[in-house]
Amino acid sequence: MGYEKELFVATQAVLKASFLTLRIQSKVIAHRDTSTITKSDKSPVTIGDYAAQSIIINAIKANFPEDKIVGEETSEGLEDAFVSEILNEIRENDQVFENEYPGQQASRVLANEIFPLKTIRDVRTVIDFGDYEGGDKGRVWCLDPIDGTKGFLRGEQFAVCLALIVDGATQLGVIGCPNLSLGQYGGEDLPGYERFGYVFRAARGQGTSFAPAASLTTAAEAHWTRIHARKLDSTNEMVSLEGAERSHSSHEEQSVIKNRLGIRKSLHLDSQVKYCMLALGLGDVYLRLPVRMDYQEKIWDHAAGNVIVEEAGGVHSDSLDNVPLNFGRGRTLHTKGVIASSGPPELHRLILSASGEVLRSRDR
Ligand SMILES: Nc1ncnc2c1ncn2[C@@H]1O[C@H](COP(=O)(O)O)[C@@H](OP(=O)(O)O)[C@H]1O
Ligand SMILES: [Mg+2]
Ligand SMILES: [Mg+2]
Ligand SMILES: [Mg+2]
Repeated sequence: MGYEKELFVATQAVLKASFLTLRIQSKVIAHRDTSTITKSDKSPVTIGDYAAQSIIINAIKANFPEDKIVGEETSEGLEDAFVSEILNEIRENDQVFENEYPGQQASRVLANEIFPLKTIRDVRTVIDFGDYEGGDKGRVWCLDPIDGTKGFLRGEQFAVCLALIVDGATQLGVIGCPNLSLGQYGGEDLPGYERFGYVFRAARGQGTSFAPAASLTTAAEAHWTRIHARKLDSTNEMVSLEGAERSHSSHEEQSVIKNRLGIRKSLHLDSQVKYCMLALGLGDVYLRLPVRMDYQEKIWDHAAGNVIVEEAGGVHSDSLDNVPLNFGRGRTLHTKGVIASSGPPELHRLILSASGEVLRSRDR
């Protein structure tokens, strides 16, 4: 084994952030809430993203003060009034969580005297611990506090994603999927998932597992179920997994690839929930072809999914050259697009030869 403490802290932090984000999602849907900001790249960010980033980074710093963190969000440009709202959400969540799950384990590992989360200043400091530039040296946590923010705002799928990268290679991945039900996608749900979905996790050499989030508030180790990607003999039995947003991947070209491979069934889902579906065997190939060749994928959009897919027996690469993703080159991947599949490597190669050809024909 190994990384027991890291897995425990990461799981409890993701769990609490999952609880918070699902509560905020229901508020957003009910009131069409206005606490959404448009960032300079035109993408949305909500109070939920900042609150989740605060909770998770605080937990990391309270337990592993020397570790570096690459987090998606920054407090730059936020007004004090907004940061105060973030703090209120965190406090309210603490109370509701404690009321619903008295004596749960999470709170004890999420903060300490050196890293409290009590003032506006604490919140800013903690959010901005996520500003590390990344690289291939040492221990770097990689955090996407709400992945699939657009799905989150539509009331659909989103994920809370945390990975540990050591010397440039992903070692741990934990993904909270607070709004996920498997029945909706041809799977069978585990008892107790209704409260706030599932948590998936993987560590190198230890496989991939999942558990209903609510079960982890009591006995952290008791409820994990091992999962595996499907083993198929040909691509035409595969179910494709694609994003819901047409601006994030090239749906038209993905359709061309699916036709070539004989794939007839597709699921469109926001966020790294796609990696979890692949690990569960409810989908077999995640296609993410770049809309524009100059787009650099962010490491926090794929790091946790990388371990979860590979430890479930799947294969993960770029979409152009079939090379492994390199998480040690800064805050972005330097390759083009992403494809994950249930494997084996021969079928992955077949998928990649189709996608490589489609992408290369763009320039002609
Ligand atoms: N032009 C683009 N191409 C690819 N990915 C993009 C993109 N613009 C934004 N994204 C990323 O797509 C992620 C969501 O992926 P998906 O479409 O699979 O749900 C976003 O994560 P956030 O929601 O965390 O910002 C964002 O980082
Ligand atoms: Mg974003
Ligand atoms: Mg993201
Ligand atoms: Mg995000």
